[in-house]
Amino acid sequence: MQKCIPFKVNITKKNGRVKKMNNVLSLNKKGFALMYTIEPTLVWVSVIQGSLEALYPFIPFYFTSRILDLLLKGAINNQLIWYIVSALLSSFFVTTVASGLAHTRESLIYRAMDKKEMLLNKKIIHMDYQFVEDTKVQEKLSNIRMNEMTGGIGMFRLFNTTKNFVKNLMTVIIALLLIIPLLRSQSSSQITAINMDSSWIVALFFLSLLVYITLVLFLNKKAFKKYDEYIQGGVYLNNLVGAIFPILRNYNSGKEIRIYNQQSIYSKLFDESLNHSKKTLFGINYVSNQVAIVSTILSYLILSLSYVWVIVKALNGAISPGTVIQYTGALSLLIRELPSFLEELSSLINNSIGLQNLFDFLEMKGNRHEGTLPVEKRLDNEYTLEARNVSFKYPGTDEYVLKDVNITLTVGEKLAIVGMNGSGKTTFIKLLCRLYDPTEGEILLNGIDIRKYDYQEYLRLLSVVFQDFQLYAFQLGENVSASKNMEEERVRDALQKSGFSKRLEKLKDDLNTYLYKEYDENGIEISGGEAQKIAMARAIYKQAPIVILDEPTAALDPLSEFEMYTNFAEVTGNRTTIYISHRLSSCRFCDTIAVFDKGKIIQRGSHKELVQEKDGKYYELWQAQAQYYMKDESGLVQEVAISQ
Ligand SMILES: Nc1ncnc2c1ncn2[C@@H]1O[C@H](COP(=O)(O)OP(=O)(O)OP(=O)(O)O)[C@@H](O)[C@H]1O
Repeated sequence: MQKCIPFKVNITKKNGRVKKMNNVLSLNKKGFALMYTIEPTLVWVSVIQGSLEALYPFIPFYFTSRILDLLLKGAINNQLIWYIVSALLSSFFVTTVASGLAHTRESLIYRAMDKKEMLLNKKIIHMDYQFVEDTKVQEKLSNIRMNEMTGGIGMFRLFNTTKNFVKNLMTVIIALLLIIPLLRSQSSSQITAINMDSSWIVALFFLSLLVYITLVLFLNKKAFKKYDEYIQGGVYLNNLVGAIFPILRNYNSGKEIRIYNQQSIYSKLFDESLNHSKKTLFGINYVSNQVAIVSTILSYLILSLSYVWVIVKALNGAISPGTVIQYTGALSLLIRELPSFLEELSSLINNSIGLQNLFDFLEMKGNRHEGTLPVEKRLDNEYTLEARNVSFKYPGTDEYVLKDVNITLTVGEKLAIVGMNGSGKTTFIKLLCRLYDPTEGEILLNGIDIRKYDYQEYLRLLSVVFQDFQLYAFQLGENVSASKNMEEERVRDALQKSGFSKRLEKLKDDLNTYLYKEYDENGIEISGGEAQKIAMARAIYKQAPIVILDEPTAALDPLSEFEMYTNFAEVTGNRTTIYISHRLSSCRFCDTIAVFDKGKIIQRGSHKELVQEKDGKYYELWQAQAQYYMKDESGLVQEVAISQ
């Protein structure tokens, strides 16, 4: 029984190795296919340039050996002239074309890198939002970038090394083809005790090559393992520094960095990062040098023995004096290029780690795009939204952020959501937008689970202003229309409704004014409240039948806020509206108010009804704020100054 154990282990190990090799092959195949899709010309140029560069050093050996043999025979004839002309012309042709292709290849690599970067960016834009928020996904992306930047691993390596791989492979093939006659040649005499034609000598030659190949591959693998350890060690640091750099460059954060004297935190982090990369580069150089030294010593040893073999064969009369040049040339090229070939081969094998990361990322599948049902286009905007027994936990967490939420929004209804910080209000909005799907329960649009609808069509129903909305360094009109082709009148109308028209009048470039200064030095800086008005205008411009506003007045001054409430009915019209606010006085004009508490809806009703429930949460919240409000003559509730 005991004897069987090592046998079993071996089988598993062997299977594991075979599987790993298959994986390496399939990843490289996928990598080359992607390279061909991204930039097919680069593949062809690499193959042609590599083949020509391989051919180039053989031309003089091949022709010189023939020319020398003819000269030794005293044959000054047409064939001799033909060899000389061919040697010169072919060298000229190969060098010219290869160096021309070298420039083309360089620019093609830049283009391919740009296209690959676009591919990653497109993936980020289109992937499920939950992946964008997932730190593991961010780490994968950072890994891809770090691999490329530090060690040129991933597609970058394929783009760069394909030419060299082809060159080295072709060199080995041509060299082997050129030494075949040497292996088959027979001596007419024997000047040494050893028979130089014996198949043992040939076997010994190939055996030493095999040992050499195995050793170099093994050392390369070891070197790569070390290299990977260094990379993995740096991923966390790279993520941190990657997240911090944009903050440092952003002049807005410059204020806090100075006020709170945060420079020392960043300096420490930069020192750590520099130390790590110094250690990484030193470690990588150290192992690479070890490989280079061992393979050089071995290659010169084999080469010296090969020279002895060829010379003795020539002295034995097995080969002509001229072909000594061909054989020694071919052998020295074979042995000189073998380590490079093996290094390229190992680098392709090791590159599979980079490719694995890349394809894991590119092939990440979400479920957002599975729905195919078209959303019914209704001019009357008869869309009813219903959350039925909705519970939700963020991926990778154990705690329910929402629990058994049940609510129906009828057509044209204005729903306000209120509740303490962290009670799940924004999360509920994220579910309505399908940025996440409920862990349990379902959200229905006109009675059908929203997951069944075509996602893009479903999104067309929603206009959302998030609490942490973003504006971009594009033109004002582009920001509002979220497009390069804006409808000017609609943009103006939306800006007027959101309260931005007075500021617009002062803008020199009108709707073409750039926000911020990243793209245009004449770009304008906008205040928090102005930004909120533009974000609001973007939601109005979309004219979607369902409007969701998460704290839309948080940054507005009292007058702008008042203006916004006055325009609220006009802005939202007969659209179904969800409105989140901490300012309860602003929720009174909504038909229904839902009170969220620890992920549950604990109260629901109109403002009038809820303030009657004296032991309810809404009453408690209202009381806490009521001291800041009073009714004016018209009965409207207004904010008042607090007197000490
Ligand atoms: N991406 C996330 N991953 C894990 N937990 C999250 C994530 N986003 C939010 N949470 C947690 O979910 C809970 C609810 O957050 P949510 O933003 O929905 O609250 P909220 O009611 O909108 O709060 P506020 O009034 O402060 O805006 C919080 O405890 C928050 O920490």
